[in-house]
Amino acid sequence: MRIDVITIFPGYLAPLREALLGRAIGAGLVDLAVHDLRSWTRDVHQAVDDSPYGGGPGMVMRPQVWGEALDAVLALDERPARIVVPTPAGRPFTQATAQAWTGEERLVFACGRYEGIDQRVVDDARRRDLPVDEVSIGDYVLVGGEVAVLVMVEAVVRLLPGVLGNPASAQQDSFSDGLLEGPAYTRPEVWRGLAVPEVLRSGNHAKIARWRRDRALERTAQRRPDLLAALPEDALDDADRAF
Ligand SMILES: Nc1cc(-c2ccc3ccn(Cc4ccccn4)c3c2)[nH]n1
Repeated sequence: MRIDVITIFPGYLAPLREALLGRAIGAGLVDLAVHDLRSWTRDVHQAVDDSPYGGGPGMVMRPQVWGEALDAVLALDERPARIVVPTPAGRPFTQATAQAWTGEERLVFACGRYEGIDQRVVDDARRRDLPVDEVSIGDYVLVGGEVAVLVMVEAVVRLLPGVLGNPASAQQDSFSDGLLEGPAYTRPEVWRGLAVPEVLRSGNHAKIARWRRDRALERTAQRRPDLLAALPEDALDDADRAF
């Protein structure tokens, strides 16, 4: 997978080259290119923003610069790309989104700042039949799209084959079965007077699996009843319902 990020703060994306993601890049599982939007400005001030039509606070990012930047970046590689625009007004980015994007050959992220990017940039891309997703990573407002891109790239890349040492952990993610993950424990057996639940040391794998499922159901009911309500009819078996 090739990933391009266009931003006025390229340094914000440096963490993508660290640790697990850095190793995925080093292993050739992902190609990452970060582009400074100001490379496509033509004025001496390298202006990327202007006042909003209709008035209101803040500034809006100019369409001309973004149009030229996206055209140029898309032209760098012939692989078909999905354009992703982080915005507080976007459709929710979920684990399902991350899973779906693992099938893309290329993702091009457009990081806005100020109050966002002139809507015509997205409209123009869509009318040229380019796939464009306007997505939100949560119901809070950031200062720009870069942090959202860090989140989304990590969520997607970790699902790519060969990235995680143990692929099973991606399969057993929270959300992958629609439930939150339950509590996890490791040595020592007792820490500050707190013991690891007995069942986890029993070696009885059926009992352990049941206990873990019950803790996941319990935690999901307590913290995310919306996820429980959204489960498909056949997702819970009789033992689950008894819980
Ligand atoms: N889930 C999300 C995504 C964002 C996000 C993404 C991109 C941009 C570009 C600019 N801003 C600031 C801003 C502030 C006020 C209204 C609009 N945008 C962004 C915020 N915040 N929360």
